[in-house]
Amino acid sequence: MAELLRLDHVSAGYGDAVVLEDISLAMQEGDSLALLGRNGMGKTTLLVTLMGITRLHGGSLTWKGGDLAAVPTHQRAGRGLGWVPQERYMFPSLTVEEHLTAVARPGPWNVEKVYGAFPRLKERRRNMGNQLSGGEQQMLAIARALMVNPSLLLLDEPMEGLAPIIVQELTGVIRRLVQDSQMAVIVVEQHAKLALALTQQAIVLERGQIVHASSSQSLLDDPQTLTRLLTVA
Ligand SMILES: Nc1ncnc2c1ncn2[C@@H]1O[C@H](COP(=O)(O)OP(=O)(O)OP(=O)(O)O)[C@@H](O)[C@H]1O
Repeated sequence: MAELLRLDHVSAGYGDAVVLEDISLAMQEGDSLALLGRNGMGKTTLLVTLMGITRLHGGSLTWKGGDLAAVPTHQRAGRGLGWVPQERYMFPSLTVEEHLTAVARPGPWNVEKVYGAFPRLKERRRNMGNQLSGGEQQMLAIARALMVNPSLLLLDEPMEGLAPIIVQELTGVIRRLVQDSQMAVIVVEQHAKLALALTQQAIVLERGQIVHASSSQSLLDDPQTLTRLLTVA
């Protein structure tokens, strides 16, 4: 598999404030990564840095062999970065189907395939964005990101605030997405064990730095380290 993404000694933040420090990581096509850490440690900042929303203070980001920092934010989805933000951002005046068709780009994911993955969205296809439950909104946020046919899907706390039955349903869908060897996935998740069970690799951030990197399985098998890194003191 070819290298998709590489970060070399990246420092980034908001204005003059540096949040991420000296982040280095690489992903191949089809890889899956759990991005873990306690609240406020920089997980979202890392995702939005990939989307070009932060200020880069140092280091370099390479995407498909080119300089990612040179790609304007509004072109990054078109280059293959699919972002599912924590806030979901539904449009109250668009139907479910309009949310999907508005961003469609050519590739294996189309409206029918997305409805296959999320049958509930097919049932709701004429509903407006503000007529959906939290779980349906999250499904639509993921479905919308898939419609751009990304090479890398960024999921920011996809299970947050959802009922256990919906978490179970979404976990199944995300597992199938991760197993799709074409698309790489980064999952930010407070439910560390859930994210580790879904992914191959894991990193843990603490105060904007990587303090642990390993296979997801080895972190799952090491509950002491997991507790030390993720439990709030
Ligand atoms: N727009 C912003 N402007 C300035 N500082 C910010 C902004 N967004 C986040 N921060 C700061 O950056 C740091 C990292 O926040 P970030 O949201 O990346 O953490 P996180 O690990 O995703 O946490 P959470 O799990 O709570 O979402 C925090 O100190 C936060 O206050």
